Amino acid sequence: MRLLMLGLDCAGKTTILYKLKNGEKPQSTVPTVGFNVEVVQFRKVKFNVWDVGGQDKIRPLWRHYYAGSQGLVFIVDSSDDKRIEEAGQELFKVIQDQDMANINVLILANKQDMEGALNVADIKERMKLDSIKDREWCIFPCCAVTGEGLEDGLNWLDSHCSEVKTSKKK
Ligand SMILES: Nc1nc2c(ncn2[C@@H]2O[C@H](COP(=O)(O)OP(=O)(O)OP(=O)(O)O)[C@@H](O)[C@H]2O)c(=O)[nH]1
Ligand SMILES: [Mg+2]
Repeated sequence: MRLLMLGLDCAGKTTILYKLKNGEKPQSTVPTVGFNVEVVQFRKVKFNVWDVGGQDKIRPLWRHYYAGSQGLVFIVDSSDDKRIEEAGQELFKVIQDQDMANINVLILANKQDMEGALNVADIKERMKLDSIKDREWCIFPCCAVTGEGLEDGLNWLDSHCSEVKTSKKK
């Protein structure tokens, strides 16, 4: 199953990818210029996870990765109070694209270990997630450093994204 992982720069996408892949937090990550792709085995499912750099200058490249994606994982830095609305706007731009119609979205409220991290209810409200009515979506709190919450997210993707694959019209 092909998953596309997006989010603002520094949200923790690459950290999450390698935590899922190796069970370890990478020693350090550099901002991604371009993308990383890894196969992540979760129970009986193989997820092909595409992690694309989120710096504003390279966000226009995101759309090149839309076609063929079966699920979207949108990572939010819960401690980045100032940019939570910007994260919401970017998410809406992505899901309004024709190529992402009907693609279900998992939002991960990452960096829950940070002091002052926003909780899921606050993020839901500030990103206006309740206005997403044309697809299934879900938000989970997580922490890429400990891995907490990541499994819940994969579980949700497993049960909500394969259906899209079979019912999606070309
Ligand atoms: N405390 C804490 N730090 C985190 C967490 N997840 C990621 N980080 C840190 O946040 C920084 C950015 O993480 P990256 O994974 O490189 O972020 P990214 O979303 O891939 O960023 P771009 O590649 O620029 O789009 C790194 O210093 C990570 O160690 C977390 O859950 N908690
Ligand atoms: Mg990255």
